[in-house]
Amino acid sequence: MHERNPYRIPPDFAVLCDSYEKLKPYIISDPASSRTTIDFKDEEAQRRLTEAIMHRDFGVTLHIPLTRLCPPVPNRQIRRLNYALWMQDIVRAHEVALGSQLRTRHLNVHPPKRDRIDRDLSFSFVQAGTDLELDDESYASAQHNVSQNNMQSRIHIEKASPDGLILFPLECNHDSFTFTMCNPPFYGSADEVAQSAQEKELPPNAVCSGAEVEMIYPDGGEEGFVGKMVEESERFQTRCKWYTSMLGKMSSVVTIVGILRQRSISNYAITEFVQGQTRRWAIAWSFTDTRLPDSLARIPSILPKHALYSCMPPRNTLNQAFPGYTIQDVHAKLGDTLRGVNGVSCNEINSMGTNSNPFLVEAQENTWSRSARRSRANNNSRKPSSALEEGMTTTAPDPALTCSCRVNIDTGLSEEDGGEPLCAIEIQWIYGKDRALFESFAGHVGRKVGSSLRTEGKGIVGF
Ligand SMILES: C[S@@+](CC[C@H](N)C(=O)[O-])C[C@H]1O[C@@H](n2cnc3c(N)ncnc32)[C@H](O)[C@@H]1O
Repeated sequence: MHERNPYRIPPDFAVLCDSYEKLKPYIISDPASSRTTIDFKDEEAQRRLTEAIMHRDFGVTLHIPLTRLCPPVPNRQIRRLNYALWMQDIVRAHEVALGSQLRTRHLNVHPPKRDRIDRDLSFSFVQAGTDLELDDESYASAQHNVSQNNMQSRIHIEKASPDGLILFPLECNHDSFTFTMCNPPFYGSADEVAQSAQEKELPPNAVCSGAEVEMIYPDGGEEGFVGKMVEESERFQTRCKWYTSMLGKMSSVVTIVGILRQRSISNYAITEFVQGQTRRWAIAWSFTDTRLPDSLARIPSILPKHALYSCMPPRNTLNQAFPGYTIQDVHAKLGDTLRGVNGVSCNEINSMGTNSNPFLVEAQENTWSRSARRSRANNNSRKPSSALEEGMTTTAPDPALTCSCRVNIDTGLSEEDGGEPLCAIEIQWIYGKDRALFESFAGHVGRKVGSSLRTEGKGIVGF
């Protein structure tokens, strides 16, 4: 569960009643745990519980129609919150460590304009959202909930059409979106819904009151729905920074990654939400050159024999360990190495409380490889370019590569190395189109730092 999810400890229903009277009649005692609970098969009780949580913890007054989906609290509610927290991490990626240095550049996290999210969950990262709805009853209910909470200036509900684009607000709107979130209809047919219920995908004590339109997308279930989003996103490109969806089946993750790869969309992220026995996944993809850390883009615990291992996106976080050296030793050599790379800008960022200050590095081109150095030497012996001769001013383009480099104690590498804490350089790709440029830079830095330290005769592991 996400570390910021407040429902890591399940809410006490008896206490919840104090702030939401309407829940009181549904409270029963659970002889097994001697705690209070509700009858999860009672659809009214489920709705009161969801309303109570939304009221107490999010300050929202909700009405959930009996005929429409009510996420059984706390399980699905927790998962949705995990999804929203992952989304928040993606939007804020790199901000925490590198802060204002990055905001002035291409990663500027200007206030998002019209993001889709059911509710901002008291997070300041969503300023306004657009929610899409196909079904008349759900649409009316969503409108009602928005207006009774006086949120019309922040949340827009738009009516979708079954024959239209899923991402149609991107077509009609000139604003750019920071992200989309989606909980797609999971199933392809009523038979699939029945089969899934039989296989006890739904816990025996929970009811699922979803209408057909909520559960079924006849054109391929969730794979079809999210596959269509991928296809549509290709048309809108960077109009939205991150396209995302939740997925209910592991096989759908494999299918959607296949569709992304087929379309050469290599900038994507996968996460997993585990809640009790149930696993769900979410996928995000982008046409921007912003690169996410592996901690957000890859499922961390996944082993090579896992079915999803080959679906993971390529690594954007590279580590190289320097056993036996102190953080101070390696940090000093790293700083010297980075400052010594011709044509690369390097700023040490003061970030209190971390292992060592990160360096923010920007490069316009490859100046470090042997061939780049050879070609620079040849050019230096030629005449200056005519633009420079004539004194023309040029504006600096965005760097081709932005990354951060820092020294950490790497516990992951240390386990492989027999349990001793290892001092490691972590090179984090932040921005750029060219993976080969990033990998070549990381390799160069690792080799240089290694050769500076090698005189001390200790080993190096990684990259
Ligand atoms: C699983 S429900 C999720 C409902 C709600 N967003 C949630 O997370 O509880 C799937 C939703 O997708 C909507 N939907 C189905 N087809 C759609 C389409 N083509 N465009 C937009 N929404 C659609 C359904 O009406 C339903 O509300």
